[in-house]
Amino acid sequence: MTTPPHSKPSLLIKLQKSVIVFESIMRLLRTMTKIAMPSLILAILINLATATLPVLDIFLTKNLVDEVTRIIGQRSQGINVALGWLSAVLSLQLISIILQPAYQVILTRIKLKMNYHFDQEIALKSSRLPLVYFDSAEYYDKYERAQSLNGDRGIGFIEAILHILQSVLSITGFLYVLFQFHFILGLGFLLIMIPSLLIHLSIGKLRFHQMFQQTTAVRKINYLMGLMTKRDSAKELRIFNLTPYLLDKVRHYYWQNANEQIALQKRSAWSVLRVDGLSKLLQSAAIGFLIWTSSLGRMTIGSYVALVQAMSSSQGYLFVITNRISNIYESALYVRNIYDYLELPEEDRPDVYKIYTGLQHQGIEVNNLYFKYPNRSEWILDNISLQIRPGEKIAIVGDNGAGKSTLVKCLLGLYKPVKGNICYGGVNIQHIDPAVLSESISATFQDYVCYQFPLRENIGLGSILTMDQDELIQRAAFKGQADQIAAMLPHGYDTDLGHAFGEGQELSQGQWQKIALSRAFLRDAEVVVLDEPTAALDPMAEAAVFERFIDLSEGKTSIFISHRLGSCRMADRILVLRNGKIVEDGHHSTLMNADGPYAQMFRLQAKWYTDEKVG
Ligand SMILES: Nc1ncnc2c1ncn2[C@@H]1O[C@H](COP(=O)(O)OP(=O)(O)OP(=O)(O)O)[C@@H](O)[C@H]1O
Repeated sequence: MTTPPHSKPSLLIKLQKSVIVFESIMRLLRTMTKIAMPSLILAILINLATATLPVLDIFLTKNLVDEVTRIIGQRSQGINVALGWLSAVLSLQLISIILQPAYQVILTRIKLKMNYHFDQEIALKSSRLPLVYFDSAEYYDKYERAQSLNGDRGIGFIEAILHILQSVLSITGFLYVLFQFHFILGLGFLLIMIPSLLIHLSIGKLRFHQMFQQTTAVRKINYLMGLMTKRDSAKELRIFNLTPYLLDKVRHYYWQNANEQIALQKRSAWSVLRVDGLSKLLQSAAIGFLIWTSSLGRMTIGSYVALVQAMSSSQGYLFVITNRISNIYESALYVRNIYDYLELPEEDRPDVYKIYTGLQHQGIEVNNLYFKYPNRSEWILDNISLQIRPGEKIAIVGDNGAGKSTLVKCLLGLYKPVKGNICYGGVNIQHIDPAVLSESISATFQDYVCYQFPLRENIGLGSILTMDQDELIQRAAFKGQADQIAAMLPHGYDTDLGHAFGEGQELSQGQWQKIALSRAFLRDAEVVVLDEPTAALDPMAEAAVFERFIDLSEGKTSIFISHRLGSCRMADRILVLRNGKIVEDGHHSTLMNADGPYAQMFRLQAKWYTDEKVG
């Protein structure tokens, strides 16, 4: 569905689009009936009732006017009949006044249910998508488009359908009145409908394609606005005085989009102007026809008023129909976006998972592992084979970009190998139920999350089932050194953290990192991974974390990445990665004796510390 807006789509593409529109309409209707059936039925009933009101109104008004005319011409004996018609007109208007707000309440209810439904679906879908998706621009474009539907587009769609239904019924009544009087009047109005309908349809189509094409620019604008308004970037922006530069970028994308929108609006306005002009002309001709008929004495005043009212109301309803049809078309295409997102392919998973009972004596086995990112051609992990015994402490070291974090993500089952496999206890990781696997692994990453929740929850998220058990939370806090943070906070473990919601206590980077570590320690996992967990810690804290880590992860298989090689001396084995390959593998003393890349890196770092001491 990525045809550029101004190229002429082939008949086949047009047909495909129509099918997509139809499919989307049916799908959305199915969703609505599933989640809001009673409200939907009520809305339809009110709609049907509302549709009959204007036609009834015309009938009552005609009789009222005719009766009043008789009274004025003194051809009627009393005013009772006229008052009867008047009270009928008033009752009708009262019903209409009551139905409208009731209808709005029901629509709001449907709208909120739809919002909630789509929010949930999108969140669940994101959790099931392969992690590599989150590294592609295509994913974010799809997400942005799916979000543009959320709420209003869904309800806009149902509102449009109901409005059309109501308008078609009312117009049918009016047309009946017009045809009853003279077929020329009825026919004239049918003719007005066709060009108006076509114009509004094509405007809807163009608007949708514009939105589609502008998604990337909109995301860029949002990103730039985020840079200028968020805390993380505020420091750099001030130091380098970047706001004018970024604003200039926003100006470029914003006005590129805005000018395209204005151009489309102008085109639409011109088309609508022509169609509306034509229909006004036809309407005037019809009124002229009525005046001519009146001059022949073939009409009462009441009939004249009723017919003029029928014609002008038909115009209004016609406008609603044409406009709403283009809304439906637009909405259907937007709906397609959300279903496009919800249909993104998930990772291939076996129908039945294999039973996994732990690492057993086999540990973790990596066999000829190859991995590359979707947008990159080179191998990031290049034929890695390795065996990790249960309970072994592995340190992974290497230059920036060597592939350490990528390897760890593969080992945790977050990235699927392109070739080769990873087995836990002899079972291919791809054949283990992710929920079961997740029970047996725990990890802290470089980009750990600072949850804007209380401290207890921040740690508790490591194992939701034990979140309420104070003793376990405190033990995990001790392991990751977050116990000292709890001690200094005003409400201890119940203190809200972070600045996002006003009352939270902000922490230093190192303090957040200790909390992230504690979270990882809360889970009683057999495999613990720390991907550079100590970068923000001071050297004393880092040494303490590693000592505790080694002590407390006794019996657990642990893998950690660190750039500070001093910490790696405690590991049973050190893997040295270079350009996606393991170039060395052994204990600190073995690697030092080998005098290879590890020894060189170690001596270089030791020199820095020695020089510092000397200095
Ligand atoms: N999401 C991604 N998309 C494309 N390429 C990526 C992505 N993440 C990492 N890379 C590339 O993969 C290579 C390995 O990255 P990785 O993060 O695994 O290295 P690392 O050894 O952990 O580095 P560091 O020590 O800097 O954390 C790098 O060349 C990096 O540019």
